[in-house]
Amino acid sequence: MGNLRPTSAKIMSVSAAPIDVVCAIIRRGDQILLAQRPPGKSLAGMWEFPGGKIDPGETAEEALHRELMEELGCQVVILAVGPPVVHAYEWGRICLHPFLCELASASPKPTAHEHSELAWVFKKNILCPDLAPADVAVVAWVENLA
Ligand SMILES: Nc1nc2c([nH]c(=O)n2[C@H]2C[C@H](O)[C@@H](COP(=O)(O)OP(=O)(O)OP(=O)(O)O)O2)c(=O)[nH]1
Repeated sequence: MGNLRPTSAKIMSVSAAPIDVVCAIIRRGDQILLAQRPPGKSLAGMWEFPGGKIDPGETAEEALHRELMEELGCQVVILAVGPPVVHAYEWGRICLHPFLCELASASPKPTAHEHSELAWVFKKNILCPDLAPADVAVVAWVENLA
C-alpha cells in the first residue's frame, strides 16, 4: 500500500484558516472601478476590486480605508456590506469581504499607486474572463443590488 500521509503543503491548503481580504466595489453612477493586479503579485494581470489583506488587530472597515488610501489615494463612504466569499486558490484560501462604496465628496480622484491600471467599467461588463476568480461571486451580489 502506498504512503497515504499528505504532504505538509497539502495539510496547509486544506486546514489553514482562510486569509481575510477586503475589497471595495466603488460605484460611480452605473460604473464600478476595477484595478489590474501588477506583475510579480499573485493573479498578476487579472482585474480585481481594490483592497487587500486585513492586518492583525484591524477591523475590516479599517483595512478597507487603509488599503484604498495606500493603493488609490482616495477616501470612500461605505454604502453596504456584502456576504463574505471563501475561494480556494492553489496557494490557499481567501475569505473576501466585499463593501459597496462611493467616493467621499472631498476625496481625490483614485490614482493607481500599486496597480498596473484602473478602469471604470459598466456594471454589465464586469464579468470579464480576466476578473480574479473569487470576484465572480461578489459580482453576483453587486448585480442584485438596486
Ligand atoms: N485586493 C483584492 N484581492 C483579491 C480580490 N480577489 C481576489 O481573489 N483577491 C486575492 C488576490 C490575493 O491573492 C489576495 C489579496 O492579496 P493582496 O496582494 O491584494 O493583498 P495586499 O494588498 O495586502 O498585499 P501584500 O501586502 O500581501 O503584498 O486576494 C479582490 O477583488 N481584491
